Amino acid sequence: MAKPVQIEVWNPNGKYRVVSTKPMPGTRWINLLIQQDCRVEICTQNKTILSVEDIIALIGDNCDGVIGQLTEDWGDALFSALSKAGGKAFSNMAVGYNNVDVNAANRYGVAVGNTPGVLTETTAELAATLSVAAARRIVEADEFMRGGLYEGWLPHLFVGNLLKGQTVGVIGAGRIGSAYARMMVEGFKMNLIYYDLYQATRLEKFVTAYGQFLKANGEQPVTWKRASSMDEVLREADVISLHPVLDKTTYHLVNKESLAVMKKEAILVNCSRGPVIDEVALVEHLKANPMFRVGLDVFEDEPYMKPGLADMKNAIVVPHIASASKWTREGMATLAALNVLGKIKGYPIWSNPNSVEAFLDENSPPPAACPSIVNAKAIGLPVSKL
Ligand SMILES: NC(=O)C1=CN([C@@H]2O[C@H](COP(=O)(O)OP(=O)(O)OC[C@H]3O[C@@H](n4cnc5c(N)ncnc54)[C@H](O)[C@@H]3O)[C@@H](O)[C@H]2O)C=CC1
Ligand SMILES: O=C(O)C(=O)CO
Repeated sequence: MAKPVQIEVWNPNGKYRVVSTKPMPGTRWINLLIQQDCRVEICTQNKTILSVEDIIALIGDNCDGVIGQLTEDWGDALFSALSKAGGKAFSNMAVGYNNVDVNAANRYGVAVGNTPGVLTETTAELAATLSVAAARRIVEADEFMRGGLYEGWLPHLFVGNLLKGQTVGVIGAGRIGSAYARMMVEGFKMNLIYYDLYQATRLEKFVTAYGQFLKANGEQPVTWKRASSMDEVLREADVISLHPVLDKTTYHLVNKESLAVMKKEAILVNCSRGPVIDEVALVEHLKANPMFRVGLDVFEDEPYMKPGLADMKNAIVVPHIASASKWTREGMATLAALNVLGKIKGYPIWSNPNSVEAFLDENSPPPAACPSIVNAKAIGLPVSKL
């Protein structure tokens, strides 16, 4: 028998019971659910990662939909419990859904939502921040100051890398990878090399146009290249940022062999998912190559780091905060709630999940559609004509 879990209840007489496994930022998401006759139950248990058992207890016997988190293991056990409770809607409050077994959801006819678009720029900004912080050794220098070690300006003190004119490499040039590439190209006048399964046409056009602009103004133009393999990016780039989805094809994409291909003074940034890098191999590489630097937002076994990583001066580590801006986190909560609400109300699916602005406008009611359901086709949900 699962233990009871602490909850906070909004609109107790609402017709539809929607559970959120965590308190989420903002109130718009709660208000939108209440306005549409939902009773909202928010888990307030003081436990960062809920177990499958905790979530089964939250779902109970009667539940229309759940908003969950990327730390939770949404597989057969949870979709079966949700389906038994009458639920047909689940949404991650995240764009990545590698924690969700979508095939299991399909078996139970449960819609699986995610939150694309609203976190693109915020996440890219953190990747850019880590890139610059690693290039200019910001964390080491900050520790040095606070440690009372600064005795005056010196020619060799914390010398780092100049980004201008160097090459930025992007692995996975989707929404976030492309936004990051634009920031690095436009902000620091870096040349771009990228690897993706698909051509990033808009990104290529942007770099071409910016290169022409620079040339017309008497400056060195920036260039772009679509690599035919990931290794080509690793060999040529000075700063490499990882932005693919995590799946079987990207697990340990960066490993001992691929690290060996990279320049000795390269910078590697990961704001995608931890297991994209073989973290044990990375620690060994950092030890053997003190001029190689990394900026990591995600880790292979979150919340843990592999032994030795925390001791490395050439590593900057932050706790999975890439999407953590107020506007973005409130928007993620809104999109996740609207995914669940939309399925409960029988709304169709928004036709372009890359363009979700209409759902985020605080001054007008959201469209009668689910913003982003990843298994819409598999479970036969119609597409909105709005
Ligand atoms: N650290 C954080 O807080 C955050 C992490 N993320 C992660 O970033 C990922 C990407 O998000 P978006 O850009 O919105 O997704 P997206 O779907 O727009 O982009 C992913 C790109 O990866 C490419 N890709 C897939 N397999 C590949 C492979 N084997 N090699 C090279 N490229 C490959 C795809 O073709 C696609 O262009 C999410 O799935 C999530 O895991 C997203 C937001 C915040
Ligand atoms: O959205 C995601 O995939 C995250 O990792 C958190 O923003």
